Amino acid sequence: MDAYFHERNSLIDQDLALRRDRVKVKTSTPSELLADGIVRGVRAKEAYSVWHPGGEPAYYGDDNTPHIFPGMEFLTARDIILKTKLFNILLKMPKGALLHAHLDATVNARTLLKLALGHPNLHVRTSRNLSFTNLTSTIPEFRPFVTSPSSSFGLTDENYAPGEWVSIHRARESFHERLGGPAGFDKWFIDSLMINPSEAYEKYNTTSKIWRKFRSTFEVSSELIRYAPIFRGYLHEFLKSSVEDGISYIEARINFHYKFMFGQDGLENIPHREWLVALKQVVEEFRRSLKEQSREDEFIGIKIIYTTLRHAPPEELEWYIEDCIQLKQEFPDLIVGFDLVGHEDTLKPLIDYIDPLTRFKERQNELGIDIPFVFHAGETTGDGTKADMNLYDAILLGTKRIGHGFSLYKHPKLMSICRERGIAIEACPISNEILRLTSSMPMHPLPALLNQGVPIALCSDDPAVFGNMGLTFDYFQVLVASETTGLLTLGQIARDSIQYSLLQSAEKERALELWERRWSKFIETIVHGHHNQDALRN
Ligand SMILES: O=c1[nH]cnc2c1ncn2[C@@H]1O[C@H](CO)[C@@H](O)[C@H]1O
Repeated sequence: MDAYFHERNSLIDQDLALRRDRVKVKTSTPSELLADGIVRGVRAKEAYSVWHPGGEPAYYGDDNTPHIFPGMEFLTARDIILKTKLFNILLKMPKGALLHAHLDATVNARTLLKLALGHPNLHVRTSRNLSFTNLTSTIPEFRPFVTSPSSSFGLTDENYAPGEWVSIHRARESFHERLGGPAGFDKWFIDSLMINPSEAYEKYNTTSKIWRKFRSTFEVSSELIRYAPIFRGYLHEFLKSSVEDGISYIEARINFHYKFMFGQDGLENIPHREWLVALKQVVEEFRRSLKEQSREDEFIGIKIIYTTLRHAPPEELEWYIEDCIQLKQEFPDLIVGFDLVGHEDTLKPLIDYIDPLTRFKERQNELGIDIPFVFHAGETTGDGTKADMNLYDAILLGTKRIGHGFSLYKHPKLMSICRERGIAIEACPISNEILRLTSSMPMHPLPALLNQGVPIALCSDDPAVFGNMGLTFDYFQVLVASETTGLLTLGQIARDSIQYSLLQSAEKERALELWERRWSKFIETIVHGHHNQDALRN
């Protein structure tokens, strides 16, 4: 038997040898190994006490809740997750960098509502008068006006003429009691910005169906955020909530598809450069407030990946490329990448843009600037489809990282290229599940990538839409869905998020150093917390 076990261990070792957390495990401190063991213990216990279908329903009293298991559908599991010990441990983990998030979906919808209500110039309209039957299928449109063109009727009034603007306060206060009054307005507002479980898992339970609802959330949010006074407050909230979750550095994708933002005067005339000026100011204020609390080491900064939509005709892309170059020249430290976004299964593949993208590289060489590609690719269940083939083009075009790379695990050669060239995957597990690429975490291909040694950064993608604010939820879902993955794996993923960021080397070194310090402290709290509990029990 000894010989058998020897052979077994050796086979396991060989199979898992490529994993990036393996290397680290060999140099782990005793505290790290202990903390990893403690966390595995908590996971095993809660797999039974919280999730086991035959176990005592510790946190849910409803036997009809579908599919109770660790890594189950996030939107149904969210309330259960919040109460677990495991989640509360992870809340305190230093997360490193958030490398994949679309700015217009990063602030909690209720907070955005508060921001919106703070600006009485904001007006709202709908394409029909709201009623009980059409409420969920009608989305609000927003626009600021200095002189109110206000309709004399509210949105739910039978005399409301569709398309007329109503000030946001009036719309809220006059919201018909039958539709819930002002609280009903708030709910309608928030519902228009989020995907709920019945939408994801029943009404729109396929990728193409849920993308319809997903797209409509951006129609609403982009109008609110494209109002300069809201934009500032919004950015502040994004930074604040990220740092609270233990994220110390962000590379956000800003969608520059719209050429102008609305100003305080209600005119749509604020160009992209002023968006970045505002961003810089908000960041400075935020840094100052952290410094006052002696917390400046918790925040390295935020940089921007320039994005536009992948439906523009290739000629139109030229405008955005020139715009991106100009912004890079004016804000060299802020603009760190370029990407094309939108539903890959239905919009244009990268190959359609091969001309402008190649010229973009040439222009950068001529000008002596560097704006790396950080492409979305392979966010699909397809194999050999246009969206899947984006992986080949992203790599050939020299992408620094891959956004999603959901279908990458089907391509052995591409995986080894990613491993060897250090092309990290920005994995967005909760996003993938809600957008129906996978029905649950145990079916997500992430373990295949980890086992192949592909560098991974976990990302939240569109947390305001999915409700996975911060990174704790994504870390949680990954941790409960694989026995191989442990706390040390999560640590390696967090470390890699900084390693594969687009920070310059000195900045990166400092970020890594600060992270390691916080990580050691985090490990000590787990170990001590555990000792204390033992002491209490004895
Ligand atoms: O997961 C995603 N894949 C591709 N595009 C996305 C994803 N999430 C958001 N967007 C796109 O980004 C824009 C907002 O900045 C939206 O147009 C949305 O479609």
